[in-house]
Amino acid sequence: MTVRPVVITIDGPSGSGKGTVAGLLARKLGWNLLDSGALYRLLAFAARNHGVDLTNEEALKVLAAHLDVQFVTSTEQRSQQIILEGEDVTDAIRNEQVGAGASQVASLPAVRESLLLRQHAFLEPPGLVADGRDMGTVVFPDAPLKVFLTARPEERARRRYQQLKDSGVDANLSSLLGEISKRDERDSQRAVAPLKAAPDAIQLDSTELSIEQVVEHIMSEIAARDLAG
Ligand SMILES: Nc1ncnc2c1ncn2[C@@H]1O[C@H](COP(=O)(O)OP(=O)(O)OP(=O)(O)O)[C@@H](O)[C@H]1O
Ligand SMILES: Nc1ccn([C@H]2C[C@H](O)[C@@H](COP(=O)(O)O)O2)c(=O)n1
Repeated sequence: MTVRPVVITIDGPSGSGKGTVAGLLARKLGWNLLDSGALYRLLAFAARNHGVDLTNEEALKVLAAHLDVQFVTSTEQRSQQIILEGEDVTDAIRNEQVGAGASQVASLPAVRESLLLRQHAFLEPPGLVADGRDMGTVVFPDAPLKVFLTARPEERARRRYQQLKDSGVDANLSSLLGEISKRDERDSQRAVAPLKAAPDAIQLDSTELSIEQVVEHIMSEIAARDLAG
């Protein structure tokens, strides 16, 4: 009998801390990591490189199916490097312009369908921590632990502003708040796999919590369900 590896899903809006928390949990547990947003970002990035219009659903579907991408996790699992067509694009896909493009292509049903198999392939032993918008609702609906992580929009914009400032990038707090709100709106209003909490998800508001407190909270839910073996 084959035992399916365990998956923990973390969904939520932009800047709520999903990626940071998912990475820390995967490292603590020694599990695999799926940053599903990176796949949509990579597609938007590759489309621009190949001159594919972000509204051309058929061409994007084909591009998504053939994306030449590797996620390389270092042995200490401290960071994940993303290689697209042989080029390290780890940082290049992180700006808000690529995020907005990702949100645009993510609203196309054929694109989501095309990326589904790729996401399922991350589910390998000993387990998986998957973050995104539809991990608990569509991609891994049977996950035994689903977290919906939120934070107030002003706090999410402040975090993003700080993150950009720390990496030496000029940013404007009110523009960031506007961009984040626009992306939330598109991600939650689209017809297919919109951003929403699964009915059986735990809702966690991180506005007043540190990253460590969020990780501890989820670790206690994992322990309560005896998911880490
Ligand atoms: N609880 C927290 N308290 C303070 N800062 C936080 C917290 N969680 C995350 N951050 C910081 O907020 C920024 C955004 O976090 P992160 O990239 O993990 O969010 P995200 O939800 O994955 O966003 P996106 O969906 O846009 O990729 C990072 O700089 C991170 O260090
Ligand atoms: N499961 C997912 C993950 C991401 N997206 C879309 C919507 C986001 O705005 C965009 C970028 O994601 P991020 O890297 O900021 O987490 O990709 C989605 O539709 N479904």
